Amino acid sequence: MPLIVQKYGGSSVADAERIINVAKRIGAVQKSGAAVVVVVSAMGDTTDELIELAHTISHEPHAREMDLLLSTGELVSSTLLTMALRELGHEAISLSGPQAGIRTDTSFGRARISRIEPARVRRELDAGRIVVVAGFQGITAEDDITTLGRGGSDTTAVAIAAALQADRCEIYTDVEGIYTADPRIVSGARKIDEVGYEEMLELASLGAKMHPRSIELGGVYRVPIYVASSFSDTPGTLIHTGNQMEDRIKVTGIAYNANVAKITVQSVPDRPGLAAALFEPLAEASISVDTIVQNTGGDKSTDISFTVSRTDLPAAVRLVEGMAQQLGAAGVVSSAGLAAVSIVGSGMQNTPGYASRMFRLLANGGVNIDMITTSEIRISCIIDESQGRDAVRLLHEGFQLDRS
Ligand SMILES: Nc1ncnc2c1ncn2[C@@H]1O[C@H](COP(=O)(O)OP(=O)(O)O)[C@@H](O)[C@H]1O
Ligand SMILES: N[C@@H](CC(=O)OP(=O)(O)O)C(=O)O
Repeated sequence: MPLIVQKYGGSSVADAERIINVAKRIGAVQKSGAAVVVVVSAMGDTTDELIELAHTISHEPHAREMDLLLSTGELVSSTLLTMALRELGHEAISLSGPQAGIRTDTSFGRARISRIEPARVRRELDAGRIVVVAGFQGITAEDDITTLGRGGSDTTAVAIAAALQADRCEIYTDVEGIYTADPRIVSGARKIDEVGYEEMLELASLGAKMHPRSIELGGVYRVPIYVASSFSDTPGTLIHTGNQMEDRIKVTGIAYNANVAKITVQSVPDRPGLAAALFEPLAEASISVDTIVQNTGGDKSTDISFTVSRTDLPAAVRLVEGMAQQLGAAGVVSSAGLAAVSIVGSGMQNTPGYASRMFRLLANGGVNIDMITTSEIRISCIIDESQGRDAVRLLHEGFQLDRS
């Protein structure tokens, strides 16, 4: 019997009507002869609302309490969906992340799954039940509830699919798959039929709305991931290791992330160990640093600029200010209103000209580039957020992604 793991995002279970719609879809899959595990996110904007509520009570909510609070969102949706399934006559049971055996490390707010003990899920499947698992959450060795970071239910789903050796993992959302750019920004964005893990990991890491760790796990455990709409039956996007790059000679997609902040440590005396001293405290605080630019002037001092997510900015500035003083820097400045716009495509590998074309397109659009980073299959520019959406549109048009 095939085993399918399905994940429904917050938009797909935003209200009772949608929950019932999702229950009908799941029931149909089981009727077709498959065993089904469902992973569900919190209803609509529940997680945002809980975060907001916590901040009205506490200036800096305690990390452990915050995770326990946020985990309630997925408990609400998973239990309601299970009730809807039962109402339709299906045998179904909901399990919290811990009940489903999802063990994590202790990084509250961005925990990583360390292992999955799927015995309970297997037992319920063997009993013929549909198993509904609360996404986005797990439990540490000390029995504390953790959450996996925003969008983390994708990772719950792929990790469970890997642990159960499921035939595939289906991610249902409010768009019909992965597009050449966010369809909310670019009206002419096209759906991509299939994409490799590597390209998708870049797209996701740079803002294309899937939890990057889910793609990483999918690649490592070779779980085919199918992204489609929960509102229609239109074919979606398959993320896998196929031979889909065969005749792709261009950019696959444009990614956009408006949650970018920049920190510059000014005029630090240049000596070995400087970057290590600066970035180690950030790593210890689990703050991930993206674009890094170091530029040494003639006077043996250097400026180091780097980006972090806007949400991490206050904590990062605090850590960096302490360290900058010790290192003898002239000062630390930061700005929050930035965005990253990236072109991604394995077709760019070993093909010169993409970077210059991207810079020309941005220049023609009057967009100033603050920082640039590249990998083999992507080029990212940090720009002012006020020009971000226009930049996405002009790159999408300039690289002719609206044409197949
Ligand atoms: N390249 C892309 N392809 C498809 N959707 C994208 C892309 N980039 C950004 N998105 C956005 O991601 C949204 C889906 O993510 P999200 O709102 O988190 O859904 P869910 O509630 O299902 O988890 C879409 O509505 C779309 O606007
Ligand atoms: N509810 C969590 C986890 C999640 O994955 O949500 P969604 O699938 O709706 O992006 C969040 O909002 O981050």
